[in-house]
Amino acid sequence: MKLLSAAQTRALDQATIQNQQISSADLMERAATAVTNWLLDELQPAYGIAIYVFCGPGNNGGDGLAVARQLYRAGYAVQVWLLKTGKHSADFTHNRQQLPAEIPCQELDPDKLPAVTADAVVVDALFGTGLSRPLEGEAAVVVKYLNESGATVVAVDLPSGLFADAPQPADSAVINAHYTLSFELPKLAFLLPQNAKFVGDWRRLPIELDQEVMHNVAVDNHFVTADELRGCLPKRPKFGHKGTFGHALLLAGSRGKIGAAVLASRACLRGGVGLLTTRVPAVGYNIIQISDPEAMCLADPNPDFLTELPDLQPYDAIGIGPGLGQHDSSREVLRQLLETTRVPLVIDADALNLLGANPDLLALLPPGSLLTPHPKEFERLVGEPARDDYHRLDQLRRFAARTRCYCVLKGAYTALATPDGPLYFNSTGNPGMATGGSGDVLTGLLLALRADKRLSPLDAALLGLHAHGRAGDLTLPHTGHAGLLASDIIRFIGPALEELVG
Ligand SMILES: NC(=O)C1=CN([C@@H]2O[C@H](COP(=O)(O)OP(=O)(O)OC[C@H]3O[C@@H](n4cnc5c(N)ncnc54)[C@H](O)[C@@H]3O)[C@@H](O)[C@H]2O)[C@@H](O)CC1
Ligand SMILES: Nc1ncnc2c1ncn2[C@@H]1O[C@H](COP(=O)(O)OP(=O)(O)O)[C@@H](O)[C@H]1O
Ligand SMILES: [K+]
Repeated sequence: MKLLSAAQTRALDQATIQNQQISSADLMERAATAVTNWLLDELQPAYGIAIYVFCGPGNNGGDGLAVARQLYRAGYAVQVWLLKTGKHSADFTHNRQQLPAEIPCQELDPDKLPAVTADAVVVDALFGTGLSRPLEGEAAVVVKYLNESGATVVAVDLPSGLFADAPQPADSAVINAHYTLSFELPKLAFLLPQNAKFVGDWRRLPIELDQEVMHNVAVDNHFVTADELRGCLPKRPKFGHKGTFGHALLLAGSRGKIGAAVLASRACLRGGVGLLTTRVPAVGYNIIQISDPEAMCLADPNPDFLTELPDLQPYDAIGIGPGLGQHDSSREVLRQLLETTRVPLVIDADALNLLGANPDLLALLPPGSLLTPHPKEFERLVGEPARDDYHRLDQLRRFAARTRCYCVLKGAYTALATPDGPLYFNSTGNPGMATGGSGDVLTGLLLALRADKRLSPLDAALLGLHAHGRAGDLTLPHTGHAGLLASDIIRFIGPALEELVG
């Protein structure tokens, strides 16, 4: 699913109006109907509850006016409040004229705002994608007032004051919505941690925008849905054998962190790899043999950390990093690996920290490698803290372009940057996965998919990120959020992958 800029959204609206031979007021009515239906079907406010619709001067306000009319017709006690300032759009004026006279409709006076109580529902239709600068004056006063009211706030299209795809000053006024109802597609702003308190729970309301134009528009950002990935994992052929699915090598673990190697190994096995060899320091040999009997184990001569690279000849993909530690000799193992490997790499955790601390190693990174940092590891990798989430995405995009690698930025809506530009945001996963070891599980799963020669690097990464989050979601009925362990995610990798098989 594409994430459109505000300008592309406007163009898509225009194309829809033209191609479907409807008026802009018809499209607005469609949008308003989608909002009203959501309110009635999902929010289900009790009859008699006060519903306040706050409208700005543009088409977002026009949506609000149409929603107010529809809610009134459905029997709700609605009142409409209008911003005093701003030039009214044509569709605002149209819907202002259509507003039944029985609905109280007044201009807002910042010195005498309506008494919005905590049990009320507020429909925020002040500003949407037409926002051209941060809110100030009257609009900012109203937004701050609504944020303090305690009412349930439902934002139409976008929380007012929030830019759809660009940062705003830290102290600017933005609606804190409980729900944001976005037309047709989500917006990039919804996927960034810094906007969580503005956006609340977001929903996508389809309004039948022109599919062909949407299909052809080129974008920088994608939101990857299950529908798009279903069928992308090739079925295992009837006469497939373990050689068909690749032999992976995992370099992981140090004293006290052999668990990371255990988790990554098991996730790799559950990810469908044909064969797995796990290389750990000698202290880990028995542990791996007992906990992951399906893996072959190669012990390093050093008891505590990795010091030697094994012969790489047998392997189709190599993973390095979980629990590795940052000893000088492990750094040299990483260096040798980067210098000699000819197969795809998955690089995580301490291997990333070593890359960050040693720019000479970074220069050796083979194109096509897959890196899986969380935000702190990413900061070490690029050597510069990000100003905000948008800047971090810029850094991510530039890093992938410069190194010709695939780089993940982990978190809710994990982003994947590709060498050729676009970012892909993952749609699965939950906060229960914010627990030690879930990153190790991701590394193992990605390693399995990179060892499968039938998959492109992009598909392997997208499928792995999706299945990892989906496996985490599948654990929830059994574990809840707090009780979710990384090993629970591993249990559900199989079912999560099965959903994606063609
Ligand atoms: N036909 C369409 O184009 C559709 C548009 N829709 C709605 O239209 C919205 C976009 O409408 P508009 O483009 O009219 O934009 P908005 O309604 O978001 O706001 C534009 C108006 O606000 C003013 N403005 C912008 N920033 C301001 C600021 N900081 N302080 C004060 N005034 C400010 C502008 O000068 C303009 O008058 C969408 O978010 C969506 O809600 C929906 O009805 C779906 C169909
Ligand atoms: N709030 C969240 N929502 C969805 N996924 C999450 C959330 N928090 C963490 N995750 C996922 O869990 C994993 C955590 O990885 P990482 O931070 O490396 O953990 P560790 O180093 O403990 O293994 C990542 O894949 C991340 O995307
Ligand atoms: K809004």
